[in-house]
Amino acid sequence: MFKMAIQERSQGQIPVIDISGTKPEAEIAEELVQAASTYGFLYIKTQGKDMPIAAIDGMFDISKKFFSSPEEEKGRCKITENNRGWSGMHTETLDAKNQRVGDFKEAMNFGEFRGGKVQQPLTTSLKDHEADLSSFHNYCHNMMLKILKLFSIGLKIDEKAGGSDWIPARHRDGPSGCTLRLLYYPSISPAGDYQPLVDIRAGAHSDYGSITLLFQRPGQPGLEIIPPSTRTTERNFGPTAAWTPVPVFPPGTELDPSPPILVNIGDLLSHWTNDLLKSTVHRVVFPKDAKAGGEDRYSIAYFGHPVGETVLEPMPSEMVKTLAVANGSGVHAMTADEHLVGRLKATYLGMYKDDPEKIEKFASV
Ligand SMILES: O=C(O)CCC(=O)C(=O)O
Ligand SMILES: [Fe+2]
Repeated sequence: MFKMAIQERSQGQIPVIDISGTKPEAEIAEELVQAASTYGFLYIKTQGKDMPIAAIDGMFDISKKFFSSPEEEKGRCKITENNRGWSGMHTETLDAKNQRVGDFKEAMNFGEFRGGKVQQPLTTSLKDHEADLSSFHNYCHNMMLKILKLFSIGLKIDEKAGGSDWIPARHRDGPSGCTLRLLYYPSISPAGDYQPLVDIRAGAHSDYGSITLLFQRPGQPGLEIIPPSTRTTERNFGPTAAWTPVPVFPPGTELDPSPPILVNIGDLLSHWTNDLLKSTVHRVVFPKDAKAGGEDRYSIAYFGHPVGETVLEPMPSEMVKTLAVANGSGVHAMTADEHLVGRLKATYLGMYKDDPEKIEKFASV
């Protein structure tokens, strides 16, 4: 009885996987595929090896400084049709079907860096930190490649076709939709416009790309997922879905110096693997009984995408091919850019409703 309770609990927990090299690669790769095909989410522990903790902390300091600057200043780098820049409160609507108002958040998206230089307008405060932003972008990009290598190993991609480099090779060298995003979810101010029955910090959605890395802060929870095992065919993302909180420090990591990094699978990689790896629906909510004076939440996401021109041809993996036969479909040949544009259109529909043609330009540039 006691044993069963433990087993049930551990079945419901998103696994924490150490990729710092303490175990053989093949074993870690298998754990990653197992977690991604069961939950679509996993925590990564790197013991500060792949990314210094100071770099993460520094990024959150830059984020705080940026979001606290005057609206007028942030407005100088407002988001444009290339998906780069600042979006203010209620601008983005991640769950357009169910939300009456846009997300209760602000965000700042950074696209490509060339030679350490960002290819978009920045505020003066961000310009001062361009080198830090660029190096953080690099850390994230390299961590993404490392994880994608492990997925290639775990999916047993044919050695003759490229083996462990098959997925990373399609994410290297070339313009892509890869985006570093700072997120700020304000606490509720007494004078603010918070409406408990309509407001949500980030509406239910799945991510669009290959994998997302997500950095959270101690004491600032709010992320929830619908575990794929509870997914219904009618895709119920509403309040009655099996929403499950994703803690900042999962059990066993409470004493770690920094929260583990969350990794989740996006729609593109799920599609590319015939739904073997799950793209899990998630959202960000206010803490229960939220009232004025609660905690702000800051998070940082790195959305990994393949190079835009990559054709999403079937993956040379028996594990993936078997599923194509099983569900009779298989991946459709489209490019990574075509896939991304379709998804961005839906999210920013409100913003560009007066100029639908602009949405066509949403893509990696
Ligand atoms: O802030 C978070 O925890 C999640 C953000 C997110 O899901 C997104 O921006 O896609
Ligand atoms: Fe997301």
